[in-house]
Amino acid sequence: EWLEFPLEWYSEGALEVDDVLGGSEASAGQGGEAPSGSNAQAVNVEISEGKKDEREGVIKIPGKGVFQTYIFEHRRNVHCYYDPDESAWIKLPLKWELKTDVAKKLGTYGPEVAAGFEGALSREKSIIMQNENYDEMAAKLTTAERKLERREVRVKKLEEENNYLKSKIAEVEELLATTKAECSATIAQVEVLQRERPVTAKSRGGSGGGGASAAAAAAVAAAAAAQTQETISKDELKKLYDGVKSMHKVYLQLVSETKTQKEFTSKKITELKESMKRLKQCGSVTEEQIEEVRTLYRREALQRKLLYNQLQELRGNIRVFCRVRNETSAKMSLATPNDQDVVTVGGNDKKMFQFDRAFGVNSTQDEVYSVVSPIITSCADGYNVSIMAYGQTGSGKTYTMLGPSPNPFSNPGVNVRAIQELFRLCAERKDTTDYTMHISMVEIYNECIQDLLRKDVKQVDLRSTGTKVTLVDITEQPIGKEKDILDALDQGTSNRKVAATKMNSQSSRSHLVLILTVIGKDLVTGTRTKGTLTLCDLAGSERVGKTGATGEQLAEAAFINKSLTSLGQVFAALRDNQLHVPYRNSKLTHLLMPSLGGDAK
Ligand SMILES: Nc1ncnc2c1ncn2[C@@H]1O[C@H](COP(=O)(O)OP(=O)(O)OP(=O)(O)O)[C@@H](O)[C@H]1O
Repeated sequence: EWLEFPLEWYSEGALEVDDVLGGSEASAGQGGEAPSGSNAQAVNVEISEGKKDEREGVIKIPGKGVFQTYIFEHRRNVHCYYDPDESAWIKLPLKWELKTDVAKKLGTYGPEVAAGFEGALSREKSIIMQNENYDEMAAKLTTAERKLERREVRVKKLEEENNYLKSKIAEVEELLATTKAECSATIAQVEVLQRERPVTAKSRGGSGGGGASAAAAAAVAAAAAAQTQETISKDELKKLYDGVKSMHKVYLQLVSETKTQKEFTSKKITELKESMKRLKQCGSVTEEQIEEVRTLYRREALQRKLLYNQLQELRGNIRVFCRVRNETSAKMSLATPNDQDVVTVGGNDKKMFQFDRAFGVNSTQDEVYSVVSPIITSCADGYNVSIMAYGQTGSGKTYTMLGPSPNPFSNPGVNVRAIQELFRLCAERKDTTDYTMHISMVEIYNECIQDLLRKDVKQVDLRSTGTKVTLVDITEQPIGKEKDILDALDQGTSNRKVAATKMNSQSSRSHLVLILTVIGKDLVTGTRTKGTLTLCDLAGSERVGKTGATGEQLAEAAFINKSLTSLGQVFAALRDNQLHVPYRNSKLTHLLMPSLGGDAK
């Protein structure tokens, strides 16, 4: 356990680091020697003069003395020193740590890990990353988020209160305005009456003597106000006067109430503003914490990808499986004694071939797919993956890749299942990654590449720059749901048939290549990945001599042979780690180049 560095020590003066490092003061320091007490033993560190390693340092704290420091192994660069007064190890602040050479060196660890993935991390971030542990960060983040939630609720409440008060003020102001208007009308009325009173009194004095009473005058005035030419009684005038007086009282009361309400509201607004300010500060702290967790997440995500890739590489970047076709009419010439070996039993000599996995005649589409499914994850992770079916005409390549004829989707093969798996993965990762997918479909016939997703099947050129190979103007159909794949496969297959008829050939005399591009955008880090899944149903591999083909068929067979031989040469070169891999010997291998070499699967 370490104690945190007390903040008040900062105010006692700057920490002197460089001056005392390695200086004589270190040994003469007041608290310099690491104690042999239980604390020191607990962390199993010996610090003594003469035995310096790069994890040792010296710190001079004004007012405290000179101390030796040490960086502990199990927390890569937490600098600590033993304070005899506290009888404890004190963790030095990160700002100080960053000044030391060893911390600078350790600080480069993060960028190394992240190199080529997310740009360089700042040294400070990287050090924080190494000091903090993921769970602690997550707990901190949760606490900060809860705080933020509570503050948001409080702000909402204050806003509601504020709105209520505003409406109250509006009501009171309206009432005030009405009362004011009524008061002014009444006052005007009274003034009119008072102006007319002497005239009325005079006229009454003329007829009934000079001692006219005030009550009579008021009555006359009231009568005049009523514009009925009738006289107004003193009582009525008094009533009127009292009414005005009480109204004035109400008016004053309302004014004071409004004033109180206004004061209350402005106090609440100030409170609200302060809350908002605090919330903003709290928001920036949370942002920082989120950024730290994001950094950790990046590292975790990268590590997961690297580990998964390592696992796939350990299983083999190139894997070969054999499926023996279920054929009852012909004499069986192949047997699968176990799940790795295939024995040819036709003819006189038996031969045994070994594969990564061999499937017997009763194998299902699902079983076959299960061995290739793990590499689909690699494609979603941004690697290039290719799956191809190779074999003689009629050996079951199309059945395995697409499905049974004429209704392949009744028991779909590797193609559809692989794309479905990609959809599943994308849906599973939707909270962290946004995926988009495109599909292209081409066939290679007599060394010409045809775009099968265009209405007017068109020949396309292959262009390569460095290790990048592109098909110029190829149709790329976006796919977002299962129906899109079926539609694209349907369109491509029927176009292939039409093209084959035009060329007076058979569709199985060409290589069918399905290219699925998967682009992923990490929603947390913004990192983009691009993986391709290439699915090939190769043309039949029979030898020209055996088929007895002539003329155009011979030329066709020669092209197929050439490309399949090139494919064999490429695999041989990759297996032997040769410097030169002859990708450009055929259109097929050239097109597949990004999906065969490097870290492709
Ligand atoms: N494992 C299997 N189970 C049942 N039927 C199969 C199996 N494999 C192939 N078939 C059937 O055998 C026939 C030939 O298979 P498919 O067309 O797949 O061979 P292919 O190797 O693609 O031939 P091509 O080179 O001519 O395209 C088809 O009718 C197919 O449905």
